[in-house]
Amino acid sequence: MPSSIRPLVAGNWKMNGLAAHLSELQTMATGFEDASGGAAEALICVPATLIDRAVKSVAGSDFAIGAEDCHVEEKGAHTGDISAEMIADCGASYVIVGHSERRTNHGEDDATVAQKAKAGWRAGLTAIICVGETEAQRKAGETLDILERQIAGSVPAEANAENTVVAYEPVWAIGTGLTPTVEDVAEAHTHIRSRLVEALGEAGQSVRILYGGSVKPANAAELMAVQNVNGALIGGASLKADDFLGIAAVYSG
Ligand SMILES: O=C[C@H](O)COP(=O)(O)O
Repeated sequence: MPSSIRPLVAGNWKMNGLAAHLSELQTMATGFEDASGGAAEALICVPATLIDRAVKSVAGSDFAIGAEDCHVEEKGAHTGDISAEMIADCGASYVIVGHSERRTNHGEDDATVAQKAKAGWRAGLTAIICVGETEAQRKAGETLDILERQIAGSVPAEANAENTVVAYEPVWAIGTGLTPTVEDVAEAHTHIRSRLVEALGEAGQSVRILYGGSVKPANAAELMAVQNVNGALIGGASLKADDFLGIAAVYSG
């Protein structure tokens, strides 16, 4: 991992958050630079209903706002869906694609995820492409094969450090309080790094690879210290400013 990679501390609010929750976001935006010692970038991905107001809430700070999904098309007869252009129009700069909850609950496959990443790029967004094995796949010893297949199918060939972030999220670690060992995280991230370099050439060296799955202030230091872990994708702990800033503090030195 080139040491020049700037870590990204990213939150994913999932289907949580009403307008009243924006005060928490403002606290995060105000406190992030101090908490991280200026050594990391910050992002919160919010439900579509909050994107516009979240962008306004953090105006004047370096705090980025993202969406949690997008449709592959720019516009059209897709009731209830939201295009990447609509997300960008609200002032967001990132979009998560291929989160395991989308893959499972909405049947999204690798090809769809790759199309969504390209849709995000089309609108000028950075795509956070999620990959990760299920508990059954891990128990069957298939983790590295699954990651290889997901990287090959979900990360388009034009990906680079500016337009793409990859997030490794073991499905069984999401929202469970369970985390892989640091050795397992190192093995998965090293594998993802080598697959990215194989697929993208030199560009694959500097694409950020986030770890996600039950990241909390108490375990963030050891997880974020693992080689090829370039930040975190945080679910539950991104809903509270104290927790989010507590995780950011691992970068303060
Ligand atoms: O996108 C975030 C992840 O699914 C992790 O969620 P969690 O931190 O609640 O386990």
